[in-house]
Amino acid sequence: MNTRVEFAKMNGLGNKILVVDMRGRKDRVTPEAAIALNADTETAFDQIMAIHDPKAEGTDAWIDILNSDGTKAQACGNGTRCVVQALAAETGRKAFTFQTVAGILNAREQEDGTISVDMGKPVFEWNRIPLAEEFYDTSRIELQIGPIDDPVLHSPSVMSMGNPHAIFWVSRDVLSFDLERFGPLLENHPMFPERANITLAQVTSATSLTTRTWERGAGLTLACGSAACAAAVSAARTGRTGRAVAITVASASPPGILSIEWRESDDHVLMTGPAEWEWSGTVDPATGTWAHDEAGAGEQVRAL
Ligand SMILES: N[C@H](CCC[C@H](N)C(=O)O)C(=O)O
Repeated sequence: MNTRVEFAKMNGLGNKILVVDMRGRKDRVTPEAAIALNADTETAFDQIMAIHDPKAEGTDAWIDILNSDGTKAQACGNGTRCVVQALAAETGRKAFTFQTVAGILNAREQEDGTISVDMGKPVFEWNRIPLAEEFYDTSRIELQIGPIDDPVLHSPSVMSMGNPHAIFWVSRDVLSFDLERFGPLLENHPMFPERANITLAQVTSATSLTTRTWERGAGLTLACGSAACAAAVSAARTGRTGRAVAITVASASPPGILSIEWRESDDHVLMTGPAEWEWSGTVDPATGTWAHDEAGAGEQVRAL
């Protein structure tokens, strides 16, 4: 077996993604390789999306998702759009069906080049998010940070989009909070036995929100797709907005927009937004040793 595989450095609204082509192989990208790639400024990433041969009939690929700390994630919205763009560039096809540990994902490249991903159904049951304590209503749970009589953040909406999310509603600019300080405390709070992605969300109209996320296993990122889905669903669920919203991802530069619809007919969450190829290379999935492709520079979108 070749020691090196192709990979592409991509991003979804600034969420740093490495798409690694593991098709035709039995091995996996190791946590050690992930940690080594993240330690190098050129390949530092938020998630690795490893494309493997399909396991189930009717699917195009199995996707393994790794965070930059080497842990596994069950969902990654921005990364899924990057995978679609890479495979669409390779095959000329527009629609794909993927399988992850969290289930089946259908995704499609649109005429305008944006990519829509059906992120599946949200999960609200406390023990499936999971939470450490029983809450009948997870749209607003008791959890706060900061002084007890004047908490900085409190009463999040919690849910799973395949991965655990806590959405803290704020009434001023999401960038004005010290998320770098509160993020790690909340990610690792005993309420979340599998840790959680922590998002600040400000409602800006009945059809729009602004978000900023501290990601489980990756820290502050410029954008997080599954968190945008969780914020949209939580906003609709608590009567703050309707079921279709434009999410401004505040940390992206310039701030980017994800369109989210929580479809009434089947309860599925649809996320639409851009993906961008930056450059391609080869990597050893066991060690993370990598090199740039020589011919890669200057091309617009490249297959793996
Ligand atoms: N950036 C990803 C989310 C990664 C979630 C991951 N940090 C976890 O659940 O551990 C996204 O666009 O959905």
